[in-house]
Amino acid sequence: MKFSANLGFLWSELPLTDAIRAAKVAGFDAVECHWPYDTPAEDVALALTDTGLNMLGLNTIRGDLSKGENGLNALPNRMTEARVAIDQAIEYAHITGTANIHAMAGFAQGVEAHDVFCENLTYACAKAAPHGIGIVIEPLNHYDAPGYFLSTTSQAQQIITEVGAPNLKLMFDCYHVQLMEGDITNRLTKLQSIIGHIQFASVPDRSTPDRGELSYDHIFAHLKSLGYAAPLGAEYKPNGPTPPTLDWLTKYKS
Ligand SMILES: O=C(O)C(=O)[C@@H](O)CO
Ligand SMILES: [Mg+2]
Repeated sequence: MKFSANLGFLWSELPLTDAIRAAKVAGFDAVECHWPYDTPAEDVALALTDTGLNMLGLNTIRGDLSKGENGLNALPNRMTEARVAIDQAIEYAHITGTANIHAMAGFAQGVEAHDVFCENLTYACAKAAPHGIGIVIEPLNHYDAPGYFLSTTSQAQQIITEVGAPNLKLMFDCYHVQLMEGDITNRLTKLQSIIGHIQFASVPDRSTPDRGELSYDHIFAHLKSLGYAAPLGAEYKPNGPTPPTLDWLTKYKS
């Protein structure tokens, strides 16, 4: 199995460039991040070249943090800001060779939000495609993100079909999917053609994959049987330094 360190959570106390180097030393095959924009893209590109790691994903900005915003792309009347954020993410991804941009939907509900999200995704996909960059959308659970527009894989599937862009895919985060819908094994099988990236953490405490109500022995073996070979994103909260939490990595890499 191959694994990607999500540097939004792992080594999050380090500058992003140091975190990339730490992930390499620990044995990860790739990295991904949340919001890298405070670090110059050229510095991140250099750390990636030095380590030989690829950046698999980054997020569009959340918006006004003082108001608790969590993405702009499904917010009616915020299209101009949403598109500036998409352009910013594409430029950063282009410089760093990042594979996918997670277009964050935000807190919104209803038909208008759906339509705005689809329009912004159409824009993002068209602008990202010439650079070979993918756009992913990720259902978030209602415990951590109550009121978030995108909350289930079935809703994501409908949006992906409606937008109809070849570079629009699903970010399947096993942690969120288990909390909202369950049936992880069957969902991975059914949705494999639209999956752009997979993330994991224990459920319900979002910790290492060797605990909680999901068996990652089973899930990783199932992904292998499906022929899924891309790195899986370790997006769990280490609650302290990351290295002492990596027994699971040693186990699955050996
Ligand atoms: O929360 C998650 O899960 C993510 O993958 C983030 O990128 C979105 O906040
Ligand atoms: Mg996730």
